[in-house]
Amino acid sequence: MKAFIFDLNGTMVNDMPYHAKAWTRIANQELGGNFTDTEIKNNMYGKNAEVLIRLFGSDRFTDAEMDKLSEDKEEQYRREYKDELALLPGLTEFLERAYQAGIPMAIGSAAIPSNIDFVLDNLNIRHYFKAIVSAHDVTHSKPDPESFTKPAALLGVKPEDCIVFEDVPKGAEAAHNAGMKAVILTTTHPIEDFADRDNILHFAVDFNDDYIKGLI
Ligand SMILES: O=P(O)(O)OC[C@H]1O[C@@H](O)[C@H](O)[C@@H](O)[C@@H]1O
Repeated sequence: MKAFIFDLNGTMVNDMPYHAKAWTRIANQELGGNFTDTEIKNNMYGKNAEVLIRLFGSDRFTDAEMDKLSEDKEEQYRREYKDELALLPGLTEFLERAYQAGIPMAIGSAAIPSNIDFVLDNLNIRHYFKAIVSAHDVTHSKPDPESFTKPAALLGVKPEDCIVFEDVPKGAEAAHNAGMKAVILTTTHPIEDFADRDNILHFAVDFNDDYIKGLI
């Protein structure tokens, strides 16, 4: 049996520039950091608390402060991205075909539940997914494998029978750590950024790609 596990941000929707903008405001303007665009981009994976600790160290914030910063960041992201919210080209058709073919599908994302709801409910695609694993459902986020092993377990599918769709190197690493192959959408990172990964089946700009279509 074959199953598909989708990362959300940057993979199903091309929204990483909006996350980067919101993180830059929080990290540089609000918290006094001096991070470059590249530093923000390369640290923008995993749970929001993990991002804050990578950028500022583990002693700076309480959990409550990190929760507040995270909510502020996500409110800005949702406000600024809302009018642009759309699935990647070809994904609507791909989801429908996979669903009709009986391929079980899940989401394994580092986003908080309100951001996942924002995408799934505004685009009316929740019914395609039998399992949704958010930041709140895992102890450690990507590159830890739990964001992918947990949805696989919920689908009742073995890791080697799952294909992960991802857009960032740490997500591809999480798939590797879960024992899964990955297809990379190059919305956010160029192919060179994945040079040290050997679990990548294919790189594609969107879901109109012939290799991706052939997975069903
Ligand atoms: O795991 P996903 O769906 O790509 O989500 C990752 C992103 O989710 C966002 O909510 C975080 O603020 C980002 O820092 C993170 O990179």
